[in-house]
Amino acid sequence: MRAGNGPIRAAIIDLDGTMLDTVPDFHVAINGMRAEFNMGPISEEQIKHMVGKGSENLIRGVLALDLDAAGVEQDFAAAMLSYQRHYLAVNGIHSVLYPDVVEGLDALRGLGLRLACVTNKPLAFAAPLLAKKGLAPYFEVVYGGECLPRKKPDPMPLLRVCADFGLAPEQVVAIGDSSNDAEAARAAGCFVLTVPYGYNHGRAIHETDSDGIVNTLLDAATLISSHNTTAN
Ligand SMILES: O=C(O)COP(=O)(O)O
Ligand SMILES: [Mg+2]
Repeated sequence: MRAGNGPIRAAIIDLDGTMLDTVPDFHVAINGMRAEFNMGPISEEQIKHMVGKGSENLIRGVLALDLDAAGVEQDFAAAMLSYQRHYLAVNGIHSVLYPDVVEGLDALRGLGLRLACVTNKPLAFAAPLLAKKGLAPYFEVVYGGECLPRKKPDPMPLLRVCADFGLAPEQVVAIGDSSNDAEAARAAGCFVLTVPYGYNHGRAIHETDSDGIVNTLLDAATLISSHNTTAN
């Protein structure tokens, strides 16, 4: 990790593809919605490449597999309502924690870091999901995709967390699975670490500019710990 002006005091952690593999929930909800619109089921692999830029983008992409641009706009509002109903019914049932997420959050907290979750997922999905998986108590603040006027890759939600915590961006690290997280962090002036196991729009994470690739959140904590030792 590159040298900073001092120790890292907070971590902003992404949700889908970083803490939880949520594609199995998306899969059930999206195919439930598609069935209502007389569209055939699609695969988890197809969905994986469309997750990351929020629900609206996801549903537009899913409809565009079968419809032209005008058709997408015509069905969008009803499809969104159907999808939301299906997603809320399934939220957290099929999704699973990635390895060493809880251990990593414990380790980050053990380093004295303040923790925030910033996701492009709507808060109405993210909050019950974090609670169901036992992750909610780790986070002082959670921002969903609709909580602020602009979402990742815009730096706005990350800068809001920095302001909430009274920290400068160079005292904060963002940890995520996609170029959205990395671009938002770079634009905010935060450090960024990426995990290689999530959903990066079908691209290798190595193509994304970051301060390091970590195999787990526990590895992220180890790296931050050594950074802070040399920065003190
Ligand atoms: O729901 C999405 O589009 C992705 O959400 P994320 O920001 O937690 O990866
Ligand atoms: Mg993600």
